[in-house]
Amino acid sequence: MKTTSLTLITGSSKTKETLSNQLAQLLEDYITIKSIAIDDKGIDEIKDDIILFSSEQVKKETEKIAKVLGKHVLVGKRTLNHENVDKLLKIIEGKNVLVVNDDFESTVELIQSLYQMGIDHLRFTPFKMEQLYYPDIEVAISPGETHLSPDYIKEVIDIGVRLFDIATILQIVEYCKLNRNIASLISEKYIRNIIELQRELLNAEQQARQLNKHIQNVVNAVDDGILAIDSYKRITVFNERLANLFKLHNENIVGKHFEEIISQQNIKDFILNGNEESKFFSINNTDIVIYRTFIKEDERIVATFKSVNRAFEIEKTAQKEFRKQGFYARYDFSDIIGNHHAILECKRVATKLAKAEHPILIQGETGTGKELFAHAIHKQSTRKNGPFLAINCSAFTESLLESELFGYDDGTFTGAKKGGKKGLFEIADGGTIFLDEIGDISLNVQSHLLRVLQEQEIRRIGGRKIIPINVRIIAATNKDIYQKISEGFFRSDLYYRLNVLNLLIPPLRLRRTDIPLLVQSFISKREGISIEEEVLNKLEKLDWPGNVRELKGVIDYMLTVCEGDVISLKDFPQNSLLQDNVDQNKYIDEYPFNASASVLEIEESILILESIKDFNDVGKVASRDNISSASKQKDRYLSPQQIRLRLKGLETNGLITKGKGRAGTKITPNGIKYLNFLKSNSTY
Ligand SMILES: Nc1ncnc2c1ncn2[C@@H]1O[C@H](COP(=O)(O)OP(=O)(O)OP(=O)(O)O)[C@@H](O)[C@H]1O
Repeated sequence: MKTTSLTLITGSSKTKETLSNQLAQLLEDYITIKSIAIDDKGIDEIKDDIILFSSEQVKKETEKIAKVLGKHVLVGKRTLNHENVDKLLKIIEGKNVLVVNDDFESTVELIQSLYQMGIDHLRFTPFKMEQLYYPDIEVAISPGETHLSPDYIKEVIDIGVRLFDIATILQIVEYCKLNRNIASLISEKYIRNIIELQRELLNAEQQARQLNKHIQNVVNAVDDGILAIDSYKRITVFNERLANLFKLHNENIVGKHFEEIISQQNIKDFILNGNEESKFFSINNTDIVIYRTFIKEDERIVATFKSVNRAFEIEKTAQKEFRKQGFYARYDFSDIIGNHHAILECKRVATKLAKAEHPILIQGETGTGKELFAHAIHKQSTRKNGPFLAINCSAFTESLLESELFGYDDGTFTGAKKGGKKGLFEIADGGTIFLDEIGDISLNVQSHLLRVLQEQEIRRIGGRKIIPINVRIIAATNKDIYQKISEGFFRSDLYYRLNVLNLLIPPLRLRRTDIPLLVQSFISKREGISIEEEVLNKLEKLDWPGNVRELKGVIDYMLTVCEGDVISLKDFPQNSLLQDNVDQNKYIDEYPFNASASVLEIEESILILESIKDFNDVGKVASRDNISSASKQKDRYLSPQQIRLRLKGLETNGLITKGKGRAGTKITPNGIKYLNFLKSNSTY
């Protein structure tokens, strides 16, 4: 028979539910338990044998509104629910953690009990209602009050309502004057849960220790030195190879402070704060390359120490392999001949683009050197030691191109190679892939390619496995992609993804001053040969629709047919396409756009120049509004704002002049020449 009755008083009903459950589980057979939450309803008097408050704060609040009449009144001591300890153990060591509870005192109490339980691998900051922002804190924990956590905190972990501790439970047992056997039964029940948890933790620790040992063995078997340090600069990995290099005994190094073990200042600086990926050092007379990686997720630094000879060997083997298969870049920027400011500008921009990791779209007419630029960009990039693969997309049928790019799995089609085949994206891993004539790929391959750009992963044709890839894409086209988009043949989303960085290579006829230089370089391959001035003059005047490739072809032809050491007019090919077909009205040798000008920019400029010319011809004012209305009629609407931007560029390049009021904007003779030229040119 139950002779004692207890009333539990809590703040919220959630706490009431959890704590009354705990009490019921342990004491229900011996005492009557009632519970009240002060949030729930108005109370004016509480009378019972035992009155148990969930916290000091709740006691104070209750005493303000009600008479508390109990034989025994006590405030329970609370502790973290053991079942939730593992949630805390999963947070990585050293992390700043906000501890959120409904009042400051209980927050501090919670932090104390966390420390008492041995959870000391985290840095706890107590939450204050009035403080809105906590710098450097991304994780919050809360005993059931997660809604109070500031909104910007990414991860909020509920560690559950705290339970009464064993001392509180034993105090109640004493008030009830239960016999000793019952008292020990209750405390046994209480600690059984803890023991179970301890067992689990012990198992987990044992497994972790075994895994650690295994990892240590693996790390020791590696031929390079390996070092890892945590955010406190404590060493977490230090393999035997590294110990040999520093002439140290491997035991007891793990756990020590990094600076205690490594004394060489330049190595310390590089590992802790270096910007480069790798650097050379000399350690005890051995030349070493240190590769450094920062692992953001667990704020660790990992460094590998390779002997210089080995590093070179590995690089050489990889390069040799790529070379054997033709997967390497053959040209660098010094192979791109030209002194014209437009080509120098292209080289300057391309050198900058090389350093970024984004895709690049190179546009320009056929034979202008787009592939040459792609090679040079790869060689100048951080991927220079990785493979470089070039593929001409227009040379394949749709299905063949797909299988070339993405590979296929065993049994995908009859005649497929056994074991499947790697696609070029897989082979190019860690390097660059150059997709020439991208404007010609089908919509189906376009959507496949878009996925690669978005997800950085591929799936072989007929395969299920997702294969992550790390490849930079450089695409090129000599087609008007914008036109293709408007006709629905090219996806605009793919265009924007590819065109993050763009390069526009000017045609040869817009940089004629480079022709003698190119000719010199092409003939220099044959020793002692020269070219007559007249031939050079003629070459300089041609329009070169096939650009440098065509020029190179003509020189190769002349070198073959020429008798003696001087190339003369009689060696000139009798090809009708190569006659002096230069229309002086269209002749233009200045290129008014820079290398990063998009085809869109050029197209808009043509449209604007054309409208200005039309207005000038009929004596109408070429105002921004008029040009804008004209663009609408041509189905290519440009706002007055867009027009203002383009007019500025056209004026700077001397293609228009701007006058005030009725004088309006006028196209200059150069502007007319330029307009004629661009209109007759297929790419634009
Ligand atoms: N600036 C240059 N200096 C030296 N050689 C050049 C230059 N530009 C182009 N070439 C040569 O012209 C030929 C064509 O160049 P490339 O293949 O890079 O042109 P492309 O723009 O990619 O052509 P396509 O659009 O037809 O694929 C190659 O033999 C290349 O070496």
